[in-house]
Amino acid sequence: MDIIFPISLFLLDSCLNHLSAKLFYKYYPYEVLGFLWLMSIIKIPVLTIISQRLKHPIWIPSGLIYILTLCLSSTLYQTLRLFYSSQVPTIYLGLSNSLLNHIPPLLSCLFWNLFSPYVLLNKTDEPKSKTKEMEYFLRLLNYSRPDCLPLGGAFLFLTFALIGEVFIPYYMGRVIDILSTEYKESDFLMAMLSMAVFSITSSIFAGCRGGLFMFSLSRLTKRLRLLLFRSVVQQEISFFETTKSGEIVSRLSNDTARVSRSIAGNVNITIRMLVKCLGVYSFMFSLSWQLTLLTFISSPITWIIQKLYSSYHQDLVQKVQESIAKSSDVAKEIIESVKTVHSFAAEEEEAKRYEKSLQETHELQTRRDFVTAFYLLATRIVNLMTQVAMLLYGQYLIQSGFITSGKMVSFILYQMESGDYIRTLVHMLSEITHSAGAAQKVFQYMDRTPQVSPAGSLCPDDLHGQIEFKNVTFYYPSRLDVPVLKDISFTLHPGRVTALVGPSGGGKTTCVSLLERFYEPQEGNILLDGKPLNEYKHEYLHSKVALVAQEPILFAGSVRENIVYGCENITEEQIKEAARKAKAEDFISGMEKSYDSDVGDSGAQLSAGQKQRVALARALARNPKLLILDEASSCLDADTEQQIQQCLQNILGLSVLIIAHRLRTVQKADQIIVLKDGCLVEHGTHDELVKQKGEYYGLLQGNLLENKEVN
Ligand SMILES: Nc1ncnc2c1ncn2[C@@H]1O[C@H](COP(=O)(O)OP(=O)(O)OP(=O)(O)O)[C@@H](O)[C@H]1O
Repeated sequence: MDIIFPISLFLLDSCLNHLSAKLFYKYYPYEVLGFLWLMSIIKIPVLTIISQRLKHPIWIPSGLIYILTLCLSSTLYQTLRLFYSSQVPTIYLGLSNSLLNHIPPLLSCLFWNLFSPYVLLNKTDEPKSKTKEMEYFLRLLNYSRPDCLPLGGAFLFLTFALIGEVFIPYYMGRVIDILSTEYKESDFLMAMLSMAVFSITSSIFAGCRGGLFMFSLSRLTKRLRLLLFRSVVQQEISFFETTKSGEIVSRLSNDTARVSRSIAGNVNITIRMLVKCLGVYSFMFSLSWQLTLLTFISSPITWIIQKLYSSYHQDLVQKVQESIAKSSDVAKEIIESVKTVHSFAAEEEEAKRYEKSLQETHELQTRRDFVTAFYLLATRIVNLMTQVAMLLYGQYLIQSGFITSGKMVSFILYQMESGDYIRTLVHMLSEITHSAGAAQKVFQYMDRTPQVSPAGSLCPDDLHGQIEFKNVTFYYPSRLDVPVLKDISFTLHPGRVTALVGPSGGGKTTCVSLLERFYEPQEGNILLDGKPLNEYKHEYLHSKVALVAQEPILFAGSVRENIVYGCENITEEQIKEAARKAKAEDFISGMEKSYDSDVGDSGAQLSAGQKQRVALARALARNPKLLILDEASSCLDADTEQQIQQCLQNILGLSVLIIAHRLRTVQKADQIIVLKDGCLVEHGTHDELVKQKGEYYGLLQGNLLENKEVN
């Protein structure tokens, strides 16, 4: 516009020149002014519409204030010039001013948009991310409320320490001045004493500050970790199937630490640096304003270098951490499955896999170190150049008597510190931005509501334990297109044994998962004594419905700890009774420390059959109404299995749901349910189903049920 306008006005002006010279000569200045105002007023709406309609790079400013400044400032300037100094406005001067007016705002917008932390964080979503950051920050402050006393104390000590620290270089300069001019012992001793007092007191205060900040930081980290952990363990099972465990662990360990640092650590350092900067610069100004102005030249350069470095470096640090976590995951996986690795002679292959992940980390670390080296070089060069310029000019000031050499030394000390402070400040700004990102991740998990309906409050004293599957249809959340159970209905009667059989993948374990409320059916209902499962209290339901899985998970600890797991008020007699029923008593008593013997990591010191028996004792210890045995006796010999079954049948009112592939396990069941491809295809007793010669009979024939004992 500013190019098209001058050309057209130049032509218009040439045409009008003759006329205006004759007719409006005495009004000429006002005529030109009128043109300029007219042009400005036309430009305002045109630029506003264009800036709203057109897509433009982010660094081109488009706000109304910018447009008003751009259009009116030059004309206003010409108007004032005419009234105060009677200088005649010219169209060309007005237009060239208009063009020049673009430069400062454009440069400043370019600068802020490139280096502002908020824009760097999210260029398209600036206002939103700013409010989010503020929200996270306020929320973190809220979590820090229990630590307000140590934090308040830390800030108090911070102030005292700062006051002491900024005085030290000043007194160093004083000492040099006293030594280089006429020596007065009293002055010298006074200066030395002041320096010593400031040094010692500021060190003590700094120590107290650091200690209190660290104390609050570790308490906040602990609080955040616990809150996050509570929220994570309450999530539904499908959350853990779709989220990598490494990611959850990383949020618990790295992100929480980073987030708490943003409050206690970063805020502490930022305030310290800000106050120090103010203190140091005011001392520098009082010593020599000329030298201070000179050092200001290097400040924006230091700022830009630090800004660029921080954003690159932080990203790389993040990537390095992720890569280290990944290679640890690989190592963990290999070590955990070392038996499989040995049995397939895959040691070399696994070493290569680990090497590949290490190489990735190494490359990232090299890149990170290269960026650091480049940054150090750049800052050293800028520092050196500033110091050379300062010393050259300082020498001139000393020789001209504007400043003493002691003051010059103080000034150099302050200047060296100020560079560090600016770099730390910029680093902290980007660190705070990054911790906002970590906070977002932490709060995302913390605020997540589990995708299963919340548990109810029912906990009746008298429970019969009748379970009813009523037209249940179910899809796994990760595979919503394939139904795993299709319109299933059956009943588990109290005190009776039911067996679920069928080909692999038929949906047996899925039925168990629904009974345990790991998932919820999309259609139909599962009722316990006529009430939907979700109406029962969480703890109550899991004490009445106990599960023993095929590969039960035991925790590192003693046998006793594993049996009482999750049950608080359980007596020694109940523990022993449960172990007796599970036929585990003999082998437990034979162990070195009996019930106090360690089972090893995940029960590694026990055999598969022993693990199954401890798991069965754990389930029986809570006195359940429904016991689910999902291939829970697959590792036991026939005799032990027989004895356990006998024992379970003698427990009054206990319903048992058995999933097994062995005929001897299921054939004595009161009812056998055959599931195939998610459908209930048959049910009845062993004899009835054999007579029917249907699916169950087919399973026996096809050896899908180990039918060594079938006649
Ligand atoms: N977590 C899951 N996410 C998605 N699909 C699953 C999940 N678990 C099981 N499935 C699928 O659901 C179907 C039924 O699996 P389920 O484990 O219930 O069968 P099963 O009858 O117990 O088999 P098996 O006798 O081999 O233990 C299978 O096709 C399986 O692939």
